[in-house]
Formats: sequence, structure tokens, C-alpha cells
Amino acid sequence: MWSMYLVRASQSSIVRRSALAGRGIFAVKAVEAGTPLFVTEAVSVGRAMLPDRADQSRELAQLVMWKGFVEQVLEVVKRCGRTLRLIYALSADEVPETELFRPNSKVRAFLNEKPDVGRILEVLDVNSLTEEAISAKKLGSDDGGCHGVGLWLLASLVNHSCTPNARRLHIGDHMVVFASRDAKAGEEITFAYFDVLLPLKKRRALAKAWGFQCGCERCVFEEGACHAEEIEGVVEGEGDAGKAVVRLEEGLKRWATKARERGWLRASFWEAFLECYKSEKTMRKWGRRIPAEAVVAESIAEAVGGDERSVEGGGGGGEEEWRRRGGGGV
Ligand SMILES: C[S@@+](CC[C@H](N)C(=O)[O-])C[C@H]1O[C@@H](n2cnc3c(N)ncnc32)[C@H](O)[C@@H]1O
Repeated sequence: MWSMYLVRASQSSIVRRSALAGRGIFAVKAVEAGTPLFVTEAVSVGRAMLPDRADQSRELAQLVMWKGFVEQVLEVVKRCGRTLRLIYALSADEVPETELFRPNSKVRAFLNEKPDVGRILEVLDVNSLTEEAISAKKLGSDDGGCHGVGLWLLASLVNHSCTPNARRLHIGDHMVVFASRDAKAGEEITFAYFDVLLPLKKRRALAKAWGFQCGCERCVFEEGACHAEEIEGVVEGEGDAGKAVVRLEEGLKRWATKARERGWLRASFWEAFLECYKSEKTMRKWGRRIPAEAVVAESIAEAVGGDERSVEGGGGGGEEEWRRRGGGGV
């Protein structure tokens, strides 16, 4: 009823206890950006055409899509005890054995067990993924532009991080999870559940809407760096993006931040950077005290993983070159 296979001799990812949440998926060996980590086929996907974002019938279309999806999952588990066992493993406290997720697993399935619909719905509520998401891309248009919500068992164990290292690619009912930046052996594989080019306060609110408080290393760093709140105050209070960016860049030098930390903080204030780049007047006013867009885009991409929105724009030369030419001087 379902199939899932791991690329690279079934060794790229395993399920382990996560410091972020109960369980998570970890890289067994170091991976470079772009490396496929695993491929997994959906238990089921409910698809529907979604009207324009502003259109209220969009909500109705989403409901119909969700209802169809739930019905399909219930059909599958009625016929396949193994899928039922895997779904229950998603909401259990203990770390499920990786063996359970292998296609030819010898782990015994539940046979003739009546599915607990309430429990399944609870699992679907927190584990279903949409094809149209911040960390996802969809290939192929055979389905006429339909969007879907589905359950991809192994991928649903991937936790959120504001400094994610993986993205997903949807091809039909299959999902390919690949590294969006280099990751070390033993590092947890994470997606962005929501936009991470946002300040800490906004990210906290989004995580809350998902029902958790994010404990990723970027959030921990930014919570400790009170400067982040100070800069946030400048951006919101004065409404002068140029001044805020220059203060942030001065701070990055003063606080002796590491390259990753600089990327995180720039990602948090990306909106202010963008406002500057859109205004010739601002760029003229602050000159080299505002780093080139390509420098900031590269720094953000290295820290929070590739995202096409962060690699727009020209400039070039990188951070070292920008500093060498006297950029960022106080
Ligand atoms: C799709 S599940 C991820 C797998 C989940 N950890 C598990 O063991 O089943 C989503 C849930 O994991 C938890 N979670 C994910 N990312 C988290 C994070 N960065 N910090 C805390 N909890 C997180 C939240 O409870 C969230 O609702």
C-alpha cells in the first residue's frame, strides 16, 4: 500500500531522539548542498485546484481537499495493517525503529485491527504536509496545477528549524528530500515549516501557531543576543530601514559574530535590507555602509539554506571582498 526507499544504500537518514522535539531524522554522514537524502512515496495525497489567494472559496477548496485526503488515508489503513502501524508510530513517545520504515521490513503489521479514527486524525493534523509550502517545490503539471496535502511517513518525522538544511521536491506522489546546505555527519535534518527570513518575534508567533516553541540554534542564539531585539526596535520604531541595516552591520562587527551568526541576523532583518535595495535614495545616502545585495544573499543562503528569493540581485565579490574594499566601516 505504500512504498518508501532510501537513496544511498538506505543509510542517509535515520530516526533518532531530537534535541528540538521528540524524534527527528539525522544525517548518517556529511552531505553537500543538493545531495538527495531520501525519497518517500505518499500514503495518500488529496489534491484540488485552489482559487486565488484572496478568494474566500480557497478555504472551501482546501477543506474539500483535506476531507478527500483523510478519507483516502482511512481506506488505506483499513486494507494495510503495516501503514496503520507506521501512522501510530508517528504519534508515539518512543523513537520508532528505522527498520519499521524500510520497504521490505519484517516488522509485524497490525492485522485485523480496527483503525482508531480519532488517533489517526490527531497524527494527520501535525504530520501532513502540503505540496505548496515554503520548503517545497513541485515538478510537473500533469495534474493541471492541482495542489495537494499528503502524508509522507518518513518526511513527517523531520522537524522545523529556523536554520534548516533540507528542502523537498514533489514529483507526483513522491517526495525527494535533499540537502539545501552542507550538513555534518550526525546533524539533524530539518525543514522550514514557515518563512525563516523574518525576525525572531515573528518566527516565535508562527511556531506558536504550529503549537511549539522553536529551540533551534538560531533561535537560541538570537534570544541570547539582545541586540536582535534592539535592532528590531529600530526597524519597527523609526521606520528607517537604512539606519537599521547600518546599525545591524556595525553591531555584527562589534559583537565579533561568526559567519553563520551574521547570516542568521541578516536573515532576520532581510525585509529591512530589501527595503534599502529597492530605494536608490537610501543606497546613495548610506553608501558602502550597506553591504551589496549579493553579499547579504550569499551570507543568508549559507546560514539558512538555499532559497531562490535570497539569491536575487547582482553585485558579487562576496563578504571578504566587500570588507576588503572598506565596506561596513563605522
Ligand atoms: C511533523 S511533526 C515532526 C516530528 C515530531 N518531532 C515527531 O516526533 O513526531 C511536527 C511536530 O514536531 C514538533 N516540532 C517540530 N519542530 C520543532 C522545533 N523546532 N522545536 C520544537 N518542536 C518541534 C512540534 O510538536 C510539531 O508539531
